[in-house]
Amino acid sequence: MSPAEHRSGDRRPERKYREKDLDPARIVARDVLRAVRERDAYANLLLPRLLRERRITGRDAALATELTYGSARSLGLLDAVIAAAAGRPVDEIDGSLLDVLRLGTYQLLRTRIGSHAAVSTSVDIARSENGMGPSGFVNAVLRKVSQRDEQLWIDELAPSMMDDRIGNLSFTYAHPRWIGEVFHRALGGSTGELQAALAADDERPIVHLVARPGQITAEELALISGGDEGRYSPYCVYLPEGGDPGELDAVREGFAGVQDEGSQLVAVALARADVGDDGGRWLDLCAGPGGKAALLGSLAEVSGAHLDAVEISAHRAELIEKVVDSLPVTVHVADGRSSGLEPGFDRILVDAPCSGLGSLRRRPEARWRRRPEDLPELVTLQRELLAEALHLVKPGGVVVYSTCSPHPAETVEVVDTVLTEVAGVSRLDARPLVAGDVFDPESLGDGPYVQLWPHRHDTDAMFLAALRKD
Ligand SMILES: C[S@@+](CC[C@H](N)C(=O)[O-])C[C@H]1O[C@@H](n2cnc3c(N)ncnc32)[C@H](O)[C@@H]1O
Repeated sequence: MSPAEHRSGDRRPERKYREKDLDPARIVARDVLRAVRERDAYANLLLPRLLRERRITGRDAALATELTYGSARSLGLLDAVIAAAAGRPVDEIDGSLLDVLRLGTYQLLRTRIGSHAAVSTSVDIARSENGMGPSGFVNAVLRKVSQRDEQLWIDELAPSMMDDRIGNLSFTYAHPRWIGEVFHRALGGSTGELQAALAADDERPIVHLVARPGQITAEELALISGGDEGRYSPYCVYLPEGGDPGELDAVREGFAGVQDEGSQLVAVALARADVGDDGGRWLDLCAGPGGKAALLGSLAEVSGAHLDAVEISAHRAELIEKVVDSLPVTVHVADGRSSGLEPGFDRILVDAPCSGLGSLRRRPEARWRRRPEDLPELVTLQRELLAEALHLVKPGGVVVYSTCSPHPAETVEVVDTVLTEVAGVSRLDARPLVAGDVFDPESLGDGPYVQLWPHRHDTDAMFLAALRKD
């Protein structure tokens, strides 16, 4: 930085660097990263809203999306590199500069954007908000970052592969170590598969659509959207890369929705289970925001059944109401552990509140926000909800317990613990319920439970167990 720059800076941003003159894609990415840092915003909810409000479309929107989600997903890795380059811990760096440094470092290490553009656009943003001195700091740090590529930084900063394979892989694929450990355990201790799981989790997933049964077929939806029919769920369509579901009439009019294929399979498995004489009383005990309730509601309509959808949060219950409009579904704002509903349900879904470690691909910053300390409270709630479902189901009826998490404490251990406490319940083999006659159930592991994985099935890591009351 030249002395002249020093003198003219710090008082107020120069006209040349006013924010309105800066790249809108990078500014919106910076704003989302700031909201994530300052007020725990969800990047995948905030970014689409800001893109709409600021009328950012096309290539700018694609760049903003890549930079925002990519940076949010790799925060821990970026911060380790920034701290090394700055020679101080990131919590000693001003938050507004840290957002810009994260954005710049992401571009340098994980995109093909040239280093000059990555550094100069970051410096311009810092200068417009913070003035010359701080922008000089951003310049110095990013220049240091740019002296190595991602692999060289990993070689320098990651725990060694010899001493700590899980730590090394977690760092390399931008996951907190404790999540690497959880995945390793859930994968039966295979480090090779852990690498594949973490790598798949570090990619941006394509959008999955659900064609609501009775309203549109997957074949029709694939035709309209230009997508491909799903491999596993008869209702799934894979939207082509870059496709915007909000632009599809079928989605706007409610014939179709956005839903990961793994989530669809959970609802489908419940509807496929043999419950003897189906009296048509179906229950979704943790229904908000209503993705599975909408699919179950459509399936209930097709088979002349009715779905009760229970949700503890009034706001999330409103979201269910919006997606089950005109379906045979009644929404109840209640605690699923004491809903007051009459027992005797034929089919019950317990899609339990969980850590969400199975959908980290779709929630970019979530892996850095979750803490292992969150688990015990969730596990207690999961056990109580499952026990209540087993009370509410009729003899011969089926409960499907699912989580969007592969964490053994939330999956196998919850089911196994509850079954030591509740007598007269059998485990069903969930694999044929998930596979139907669409694909080979053997591809779903050894049973009786099903654990889906992004690296194996290209779905979120949904777990499900199917239980029948004797
Ligand atoms: C994993 S989400 C369910 C997702 C939903 N099945 C879907 O597909 O859209 C769990 C839901 O359970 C709700 N919940 C948490 N505690 C609950 C309780 N005690 N009773 C009922 N719902 C609860 C949460 O508010 C959240 O909306």
